[in-house]
Parts: sequence; structure tokens; C-alpha cells
Amino acid sequence: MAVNQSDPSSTRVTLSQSDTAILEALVPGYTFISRIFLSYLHIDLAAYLQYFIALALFSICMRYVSEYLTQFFETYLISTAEVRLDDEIFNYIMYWWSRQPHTKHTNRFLAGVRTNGYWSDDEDSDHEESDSEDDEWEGVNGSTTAESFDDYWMRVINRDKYKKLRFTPAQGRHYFWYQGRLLMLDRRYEQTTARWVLNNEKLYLSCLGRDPSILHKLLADAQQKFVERDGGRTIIYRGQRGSSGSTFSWNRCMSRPPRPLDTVILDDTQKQGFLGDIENYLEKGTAAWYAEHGIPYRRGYLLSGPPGTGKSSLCFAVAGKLGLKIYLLNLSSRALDEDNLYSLFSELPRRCILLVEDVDTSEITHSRGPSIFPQSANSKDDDSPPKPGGNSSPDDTGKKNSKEKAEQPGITLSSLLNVLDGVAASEGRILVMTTNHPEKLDDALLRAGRIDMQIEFRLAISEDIEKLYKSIYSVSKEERTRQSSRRENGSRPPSQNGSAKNANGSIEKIGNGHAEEHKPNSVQGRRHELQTRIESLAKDFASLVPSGEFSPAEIQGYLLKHKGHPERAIREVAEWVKEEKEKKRAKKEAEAKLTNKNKS
Ligand SMILES: Nc1ncnc2c1ncn2[C@@H]1O[C@H](COP(=O)(O)OP(=O)(O)OP(=O)(O)O)[C@@H](O)[C@H]1O
Repeated sequence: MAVNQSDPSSTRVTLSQSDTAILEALVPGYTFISRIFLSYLHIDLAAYLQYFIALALFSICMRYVSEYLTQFFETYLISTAEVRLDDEIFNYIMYWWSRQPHTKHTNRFLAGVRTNGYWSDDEDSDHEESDSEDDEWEGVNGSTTAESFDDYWMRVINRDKYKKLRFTPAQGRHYFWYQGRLLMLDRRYEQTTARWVLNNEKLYLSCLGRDPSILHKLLADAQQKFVERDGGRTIIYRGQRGSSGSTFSWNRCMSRPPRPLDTVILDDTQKQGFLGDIENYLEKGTAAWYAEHGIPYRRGYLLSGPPGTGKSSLCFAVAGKLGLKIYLLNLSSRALDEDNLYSLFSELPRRCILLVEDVDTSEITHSRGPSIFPQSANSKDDDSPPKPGGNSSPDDTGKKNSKEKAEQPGITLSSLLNVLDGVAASEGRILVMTTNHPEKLDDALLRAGRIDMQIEFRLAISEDIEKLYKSIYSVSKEERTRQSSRRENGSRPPSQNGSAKNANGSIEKIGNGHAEEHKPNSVQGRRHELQTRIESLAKDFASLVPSGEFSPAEIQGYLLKHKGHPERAIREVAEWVKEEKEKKRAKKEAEAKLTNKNKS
């Protein structure tokens, strides 16, 4: 670089070729820009070069200093909690946030109407809504309100047109006060290249100071509010691919009101045996007892039987009674591999029901032919040493055979057996598997220690049919309570078009006990009369349906078609039985034909 001394008014700087080349490399287009400045504005950029360089160096230094200071500040003067989307705590915070008064004044928010939002608030409002619907209108029997079906339906449809608007904090930083402290919530979307990852979000909760106790308090508060909202409902989780895309995690998918155990119609010994066994397993001191005796603290059940006989219902009812969460696992998922299976099992809470429905639909659980050992009730423990002479246990056979399938995507029987009761298997969980075809299952999967109790469900026998009839037409305790509180409040008019006795004394229309007259002094007597009548009708009904031919689900389906009409259900049942038998016979014939065709 050289200064042109001949022109004192403008200190002309002449750059050497190499200087210009360096500048061009550092600031692409420099030569072109400097020429434009010189020609049109008569400004020689080279004269100001030293100032530009100083400014650039200063800004670089400032950037480093500010980064360093920010890092220092964040490390030593700020406490931060990081929350990932696939963790349930994310839902807690979103739920908590949506309930805070200050969020109403937030000027940056994410608005949405998703009905199955990841933060699950929808469930909450949904059951609030359905409860209020029930209170206002008592169903097709129309016995407790004068509102017609058309009016009711119009109201519901109009309301459903307006999906509830949901507001969550927008991406970026949000400052708010909590218990007198200024906190910050930072919502960030992380970039990812994986196509299947839709929302890779994280939340950062921060407070000033190195003491994070205020964050702990907030998180505990959010959790409490979220859990309180669930009340006595049964929560169901599903093992699904997480937000990061590759790994599986448990995602809360729904919550349902608990199903009363007595609504599941099953042999009492079996029902109580199942419940009693689980209660015994969960009892205080049982875990310690297992540990003292060197037995892994796990329990497994197999519920088997034809479709629609109540296997899932029993599991759901027991979960509701004991307040256990249900974790649903689909073994047939092709995306589920061994690592994911391990991580799902390791994430199971200590007390929960792991439900694997229709376990026979996954090929890996199928029997691999006869074992080389006779099957004994008390098969060997996992810890038992290998047999001399290369003998292998049925488990080993299962494991070896499954290795042959190792090249297939998904999991193998071997990995399933290992997570169920291998060395690294989780403790405390209750495994419930359901199947329509227990005979298809591999012996290794069913051996004692993996499956401790097997319950066989049956098609409905006369006794069950009678109970099913009564359960549809009798007045439940809850309903009686609701009706009497309504009467006490005097909020509902007496039935206009509901049930009544006809001239010959039979009950024309009964649905969920709406056949009562709403006169306080006759309520008890009428209720008793109705109950006696239903019991006698139930016997008649049971005598008309062949025992052991229909599943409870089929009978329930038929009775629901005649909801509110117990006598009509009896009148038309013979016809229904005939039709159903015919359908079953035709189906069997078609299946037999297909089998013969395949054989030939
Ligand atoms: N034993 C039963 N007692 C009361 N209700 C029953 C019974 N069996 C079936 N149902 C009713 O039938 C429907 C289906 O029942 P559920 O799903 O429990 O049957 P499942 O045996 O698990 O069937 P699948 O083998 O097809 O999964 C439910 O609505 C349930 O209320």
C-alpha cells in the first residue's frame, strides 16, 4: 500500500496488486465496489481501509467477548432446566402454562385446534364436555329431559363446529413471574434431517442465580396440576417412535374413566384369582420377599380365549381398580428393534401393567416346532447352568430358532425373552398378554416365570348371558345416585316420553333404569319391582340364547340394538340366534373350502 503525496486535498491510497488480491479474497467484490464508489461518489475506499479493518477487528472482539460473557453468565449466574418433547414433563409444562393467568397477555403464542395435541389438554376438555352432555340430555331413552333429540343434536353439532382454540408459547423466549421470581421459558425447534421427525422441540426453563429450587418447585407444581386433572382415570401409554425419530419411547395416548370390575362378566373364581394374585404381588413386603428368595420381582399373565370374551376389558378394569397405568406394546411394529425394545422396557415405571394385545399376531411369538425336551410345568430358571453334552432348554431352542430369523426387520423371540426375564430385565412390572390362539405361542414364551398365570376366557354360558342382560337393563348405583341428586335439585322435569307400564303391566321402555316413575314416595317400591322384573326377563332371555355359542361381545352388540327395550330384545332374539348361526355356518364352510383348495 502507498500514499499518493502529490494530491494533498485527498489522501489517495494506492494499493499494490497483491494487497488488492488479499482484499478481494477477504471481501468478495471489493474491486468492483471500490470502483463504483470512486467513479460515482468520488470516494476512495482505500483511504478508509484502516478504519474498516479496525472496526471489523473490534466487532469480532466484541462478539467473542459477548459470547464469553453470555456463556459465563449462563454457566455461573443462571439455572436452566432442559425439557424434551418426548418426555411427559413437556406435557406438564404446557398444561401448566395454559392454566396461568399471565399467558392470556402473551403477545407471541402458537395457536392451534389439534384435537390430539401432544400436550393432551384436549382429553381434559373432552371429558368435561361429554360429562356436561350427559347431564343435560339422558340419551335416546329421553326419560329425564324434555329436549328432543333434534334440538340436542343441533346444539352438539353447532358446538362441535367450533373447535377449541389452544394457545401455547411461541418459539423464542418468554419472561414471567412465578412466586415472586422472574423466570424465562425458551421454546426451541431443533433442526433435523430426519424426514419423520415433525417436531423436535425443547423447552428451557431458566431463573437467575445458581439455586434451581424455584425451577424444581415449578416443575413439581406443573406435575401436580397435570396428575390432579387425571383424577381416578386410567392412563394409557403406547410404545412409539419418539420425537428424535430413531428411538422408541412411551407416549401418553389417552385417559379413560375406570371400568368397574363387576361389569366384566367372567367366572368369579377366575376374576378374583387374577385380581387377588396382582394385589398379592403389589402388597407391601412382596418385593423384599422376592429379593430375599432370589426371585426376580416380575409377574406375567396370559389371557386367552375367543375374540370378544373380555380379555382386554378385564385388564382395563383391574388397572382401573388398582390405579395402575397401562403401557401398550405392539410387537408387530417393523420399526421396533432390539435396542428400542430394551429402552422401552427400561423406561417402564416400577408399578404398571404392560399389555401386549393379541400376542399371537406377531410372528416372532409363534411356536418353532416341538422342543427336544419334554415340557415340564416348572421349567428351568434362567440362571440355571447350561446342560452338559450340549443339551439345551426349551428357552434355548426358542432363542436359537429365533436367530434364524435375525435377518428380518423388527425384533426376535430371543430379544423378547431377554427383556421379559433376562439378566437386564426390568422389575416390578405386571405383564399381561392376550391371545386368541394360545396354541400358536412358543413354549419358551409361556414357561413359568414368564407367564405365572393363565386365564382362559370362554364364550358366554347361560349364567353369563343372564348377567349381560341385567347389566344392560338394570339401574347402576351411579345412575341411581345421579337420578336422586337430580330429583333433589329439582332441575329436571319428569319424563314426558320415557318408560311406562302399559295396559297389561309389561315394561315398554327401559334404558339404564329410566323406567322409574319420578314420584319420591313410590321410588323404592318401583325400583324393587323393576329389578325383580328385569331378573325374571334375564332368565327368559338366557333360556333363548344357546349356551357357549356366542361371545359376550356379540350378545352385548345385540342387546345394544335394543337398548331401552328389554322385552323387544327377548321377542326378537330367536330370529337373531338363527341368523347368527347361519352366518357362522356359512363362514365355516367357506373357510373349509379355502383350506381344501390350498391343500390341493
Ligand atoms: N366378559 C365380558 N364381560 C363384559 N363385557 C364383555 C365381556 N367380553 C366382551 N365384552 C364386551 O365386548 C367388547 C369387546 O371386549 P374385549 O375387547 O375385552 O374382548 P377381547 O376378548 O379382548 O377381544 P379380542 O380378543 O378381539 O381382543 C367390549 O365392549 C366389552 O365390554
